[in-house]
Amino acid sequence: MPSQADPAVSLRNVSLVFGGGRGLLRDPATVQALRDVDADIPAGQFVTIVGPSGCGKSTLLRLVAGFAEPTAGEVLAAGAPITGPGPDRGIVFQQPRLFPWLSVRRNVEFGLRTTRTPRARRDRRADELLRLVGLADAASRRPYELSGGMQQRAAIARALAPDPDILLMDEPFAALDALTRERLQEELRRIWQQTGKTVLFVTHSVDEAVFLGTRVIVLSKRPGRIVLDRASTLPGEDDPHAHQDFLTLREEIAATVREAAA
Ligand SMILES: Nc1ncnc2c1ncn2[C@@H]1O[C@H](COP(=O)(O)OP(=O)(O)OP(=O)(O)O)[C@@H](O)[C@H]1O
Repeated sequence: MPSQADPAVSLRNVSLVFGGGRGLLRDPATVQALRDVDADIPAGQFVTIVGPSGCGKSTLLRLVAGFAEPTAGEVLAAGAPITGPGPDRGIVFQQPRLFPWLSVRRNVEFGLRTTRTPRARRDRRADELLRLVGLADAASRRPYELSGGMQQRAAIARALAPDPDILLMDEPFAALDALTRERLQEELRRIWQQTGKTVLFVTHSVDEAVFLGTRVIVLSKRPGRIVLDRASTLPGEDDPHAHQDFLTLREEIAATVREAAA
């Protein structure tokens, strides 16, 4: 039975082998994506996950999303085994994946249509979230009328619509230009502070991982396992980028990722 004391997410000795099969059906072309990943993530943490390309970062998020099952070990949300996707977990991908024929408001409230929420309440919720992500003026526009950064804001609002406890983000800012990316990083930090969600955020950027995370996890090259799991408590300044603690931590994480990739 889940309780308040349970971590938002528990990864218990999680391993995943693609194309495993059993006995005579065993596929020779197996890929071990993850090995013995073990971590508890308390509610409200902002965890960033970095590591070499192909080390299993997206696979780890897919397990928590409920899109895949571990070959060994357990993945739990609030103490209960994850058996599939659920409204307690919202997802933001690298591409916004908005429905082009729907307005921004309709895209955001789409996730609530399967619930029994009345239309007026769904609209109110969508507008509230569009305000939160700074898109109040774009509610009636179509996705193709928005910049890439605005589309990604809409995708964040859509993921938040069912009020999930956990937000899973797979390189959500990787396709954006540098200035938009910085702006959205700051906005995401503010949104996280305002909503108190548990966030798991995959990125290739060490800078982004250290700036956003209250905890940074580094995975080794494939099969991914945790080689560093570090609190990232930066001074509560508006821009910690120039602060010595930020620079020291960024260098430590970058060195670990370089070693992990070797
Ligand atoms: N459905 C699948 N079937 C077989 N192999 C897969 C599948 N999904 C992922 N893989 C393999 O598992 C490994 C981990 O992939 P994953 O996408 O999780 O890595 P990643 O760290 O997110 O990569 P990147 O940083 O390049 O996005 C890779 O070798 C990939 O080719």
